[in-house]
Amino acid sequence: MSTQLRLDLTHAVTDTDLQLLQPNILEAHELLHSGRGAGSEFTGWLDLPSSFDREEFIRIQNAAARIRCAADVLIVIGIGGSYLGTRATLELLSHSFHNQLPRDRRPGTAVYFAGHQLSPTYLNDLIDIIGDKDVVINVISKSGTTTEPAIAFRHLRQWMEQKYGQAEARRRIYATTDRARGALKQLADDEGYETFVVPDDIGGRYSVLTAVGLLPIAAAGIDINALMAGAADAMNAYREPSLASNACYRYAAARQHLYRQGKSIEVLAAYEPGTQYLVEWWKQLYGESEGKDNKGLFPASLQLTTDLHSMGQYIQDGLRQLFETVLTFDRPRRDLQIPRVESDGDGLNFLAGQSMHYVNERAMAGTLLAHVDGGVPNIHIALPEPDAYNLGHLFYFFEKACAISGYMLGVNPFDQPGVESYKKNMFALLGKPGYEAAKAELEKRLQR
Ligand SMILES: O=P(O)(O)OC[C@H]1O[C@](O)(CO)[C@@H](O)[C@@H]1O
Repeated sequence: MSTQLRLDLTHAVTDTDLQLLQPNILEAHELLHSGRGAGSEFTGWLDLPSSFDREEFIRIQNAAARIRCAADVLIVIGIGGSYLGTRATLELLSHSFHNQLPRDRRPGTAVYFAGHQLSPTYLNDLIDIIGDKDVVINVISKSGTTTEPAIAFRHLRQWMEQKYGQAEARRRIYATTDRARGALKQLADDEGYETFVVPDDIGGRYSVLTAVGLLPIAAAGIDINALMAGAADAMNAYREPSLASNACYRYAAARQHLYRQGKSIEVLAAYEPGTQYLVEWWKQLYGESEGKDNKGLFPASLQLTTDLHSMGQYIQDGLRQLFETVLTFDRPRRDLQIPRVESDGDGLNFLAGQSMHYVNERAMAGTLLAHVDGGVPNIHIALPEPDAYNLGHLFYFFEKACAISGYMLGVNPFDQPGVESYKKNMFALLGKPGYEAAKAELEKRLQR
């Protein structure tokens, strides 16, 4: 298969303006590929599509096959990069109602998520849903100490042990975590869970193509060979630092150009509801990578045409601090023809016989131009169809563009020091030993 991602910058930046950024691109490329850039110890994702551990890949496929046999439901416990790539893939590539389909009409296990917030209501409701089902858990945490998944896992592990007994529960729990260190690795070794690795040199938000994403994605019945093949083709397609030939770098450069023009928000807009979590994955990738040192585009999103009826007014007419990146697919996973009706009360018979995809595409084209006319520059990324190969390609495209963008911005695209602040305050307010002074100080501020 060959690369068919198309990037259109007609409504974002002129060729002349883009070319002015070629020296910055060269510099960012050199930082990334030489390993001399900030955070270079976390660039294992760069050649992952060719260097990934084949033995573990086979173990993933075998475990996924066992999960598909043994379980009606797989619960993926994780937060941020430990769940968003999986959810993005399942929502884009699976039937919109995958979990509700009868077992013989879906290619893999139903998948539910936990540990991505602290809601007791959600966890209680999830336990209601899985009550009479056969369940397998994949707990995913690189650090092993993230509060949200750790609390969910405490509950669900207890639930599994009550339902199956300790020995069978152990066989039904898979842990994806650090190769050698951390609380989850320790627990998995003590309990004898089968473990998979989050490589040392890959941060959470770049980890979808490791066991973090691959195990649950394969368990849901999605072709992970195709996903990796798409990523490998992207890796080969985006090697050269020339803006003329490298669409991934052109995207990074266009974003940087718009940022320098004063834009502060990039809105990723897509016209298929299955992209909702792909966009969430993208938001973590760009938000955690670029939003630091008081810099960075704010990554926002729109689900269209849905949000045209809620956010459309602002995008068209509000403060002009944003630009839009539109993601489309030439063909939908499924299409439908518009029926003719006798009465034609809604006046839509002129569309009878047209495909719904055609209407969606025309809505996209019209919206794009309206937004451009309203002062919102537009970047358009198009892919042939939502399948595993194209998604693997897109994951890699966004990851590499993000790293290059971060270096162009002058930040370390691979750390996330800002995330610690909320954790410190939360632990202090919860009374974690060692946080006594901070607790008193914070409580005084809350009483004011
Ligand atoms: O896999 P872990 O260590 O639980 O981390 C989950 C997420 O938390 C963060 O470390 C910070 O929020 C993210 O970067 C990461 O994706």
